[in-house]
Amino acid sequence: QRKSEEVLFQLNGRCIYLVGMMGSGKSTVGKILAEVLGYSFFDSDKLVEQAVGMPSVAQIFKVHSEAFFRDNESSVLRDLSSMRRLVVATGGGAVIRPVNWKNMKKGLSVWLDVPLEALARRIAKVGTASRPLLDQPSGDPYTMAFSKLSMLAEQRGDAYANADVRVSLEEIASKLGHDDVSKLTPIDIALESLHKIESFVVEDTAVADSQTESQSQRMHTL
Ligand SMILES: Nc1ncnc2c1ncn2[C@@H]1O[C@H](COP(=O)(O)OP(=O)(O)OP(=O)(O)O)[C@@H](O)[C@H]1O
Ligand SMILES: O=C(O)C1=C[C@@H](O)[C@@H](O)[C@H](O)C1
Ligand SMILES: [Mg+2]
Repeated sequence: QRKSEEVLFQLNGRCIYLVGMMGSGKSTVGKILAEVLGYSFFDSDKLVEQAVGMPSVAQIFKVHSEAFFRDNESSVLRDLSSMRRLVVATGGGAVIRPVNWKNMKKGLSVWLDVPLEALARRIAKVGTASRPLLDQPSGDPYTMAFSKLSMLAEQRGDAYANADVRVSLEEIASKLGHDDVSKLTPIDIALESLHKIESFVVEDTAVADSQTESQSQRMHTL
């Protein structure tokens, strides 16, 4: 809470977009960030479900198509980008479209970087029915989730790295002296996110100030 008060001032109402693979904790960490910052929380997958009038992303994929879902996801992100004081958990695949980045760059983006093994463990625990790109009728849930996530990660290359801030669970675990990222709580991750957001915003403001300063010096010379 204390950390969030310092960050809040620097943010000046800018929205926060959480990006990351399925299961990386965008919804879980996003809700904590929204609560401590006094921001509203939105899950873009849920907003797409509402916009389309269907109860699940899985059904949208099945009845329509992935492309239809992606178009609606882009519209939702465009609409959110004109608002302020929001924490948005984006869909795991939102990073593949440049137009989504154009909109997310109006706020501040945070990549939750979680090792694939940890993602597969989390997803195997809750099942894949709500995640159509991972859903598999048979096979060991961990192995199936791991192999599909690896394929997606490879296809997406460094799309997640476009984010302004990277929150690496491996880095936090090593800082806190844990040998495994599964020891980290959502609060540990939210706190590190606030630290990283603060560093980014302070630096960003300093760059903007120095640009304004040199511009006004040039005007003065003219
Ligand atoms: N730090 C954590 N430690 C252990 N489990 C976690 C942690 N954070 C989230 N989880 C669990 O992992 C699962 C995925 O988390 P969450 O739904 O927040 O991810 P997500 O990034 O929003 O996923 P999706 O892109 O599929 O919506 C949930 O069951 C959640 O309870
Ligand atoms: O990584 C992805 O492509 C997806 C992630 C989910 O959040 C949903 O947006 C959907 O299941 C697709
Ligand atoms: Mg989510």
